[in-house]
Amino acid sequence: MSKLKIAIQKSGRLSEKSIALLEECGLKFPNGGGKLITESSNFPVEILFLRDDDIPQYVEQNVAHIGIIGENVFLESEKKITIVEKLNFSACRLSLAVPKETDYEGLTFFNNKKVATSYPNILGNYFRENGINATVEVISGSVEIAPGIGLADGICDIVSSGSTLLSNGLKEVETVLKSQAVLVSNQNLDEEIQSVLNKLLFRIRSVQKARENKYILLNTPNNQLEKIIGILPGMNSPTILPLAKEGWSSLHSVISEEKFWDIIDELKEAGAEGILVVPIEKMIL
Ligand SMILES: Nc1ncnc2c1ncn2[C@@H]1O[C@H](COP(=O)(O)OP(=O)(O)OP(=O)(O)O)[C@@H](O)[C@H]1O
Ligand SMILES: O=P(O)(O)OC[C@H]1O[C@H](OP(=O)(O)OP(=O)(O)O)[C@H](O)[C@@H]1O
Ligand SMILES: [Mg+2]
Repeated sequence: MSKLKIAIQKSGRLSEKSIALLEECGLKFPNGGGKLITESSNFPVEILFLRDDDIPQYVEQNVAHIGIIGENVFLESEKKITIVEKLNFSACRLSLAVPKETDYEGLTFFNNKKVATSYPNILGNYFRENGINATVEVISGSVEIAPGIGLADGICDIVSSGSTLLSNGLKEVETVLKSQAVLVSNQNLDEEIQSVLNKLLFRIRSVQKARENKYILLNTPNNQLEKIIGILPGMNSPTILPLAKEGWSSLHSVISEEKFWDIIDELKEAGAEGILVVPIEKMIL
């Protein structure tokens, strides 16, 4: 069987979570020891460990069939590759920032200014679409230092917690792009490789679904059953089992974790007891 070649970041913000995702999909592979290419012992894949910026190019050239990168790198690369799945990790944004004492009143501030970034394509397009005439100064890292050393009037870089901006005396003024990790694919995969990718995608979606949902168990007096079912959102047919305790039942269902935290107080008020929320390992739909 042909092997699907997957490129992931060698070391950096995406590495650990990319490896964790593949492992949660059941793929076993040696990891570590500085090897830059490895293969799985139980699934037809080869894993290539690369610099993230190089991944779009390799995927376009079919050297790797698929890869995991940030949407920011996908867009900046302008390569002919396709996002096949958003992966819900490494959320961040690409933002414009200026020295915190700047009197900033809107995007026109950047007219005739110099902005340092590692994302000249994304930023160039953004300025063009917004009719701003600024000079883009390309630097490959430590962008936040640029205004402080007189290299630029502002920067455009990745922001997550905002602490790097803060510790460099900058303030965020515009969001240019919201990003997360994505799975990208070559646009002309041969049939056999595409079918391995489909199998992997099925597993990735099962892992993602499981991460979003939790299995909930609770005990309720029978006279409150209907009310509790009404509180639990989107619950079609919960499992209801009688408890040894007269007049009580145990109710089991699957619920999105996010919604659970919104309704926990309501559930308790309605008489639910012994509430257990359990992680789901895989969810096959
Ligand atoms: N602070 C952050 N929080 C969340 N996600 C981030 C953060 N910084 C970067 N990312 C995301 O992770 C990706 C990789 O970031 P990282 O800083 O490891 O890249 P890099 O330094 O370019 O790595 P490489 O050495 O592989 O070129 C970014 O392209 C972005 O999508
Ligand atoms: O808003 P924050 O939470 O502070 O995160 C933002 C910082 O994180 C990234 O750099 P990273 O720490 O990955 O270092 P790098 O520049 O060496 O890639 C990014 O380039 C920013 O500098
Ligand atoms: Mg990089």
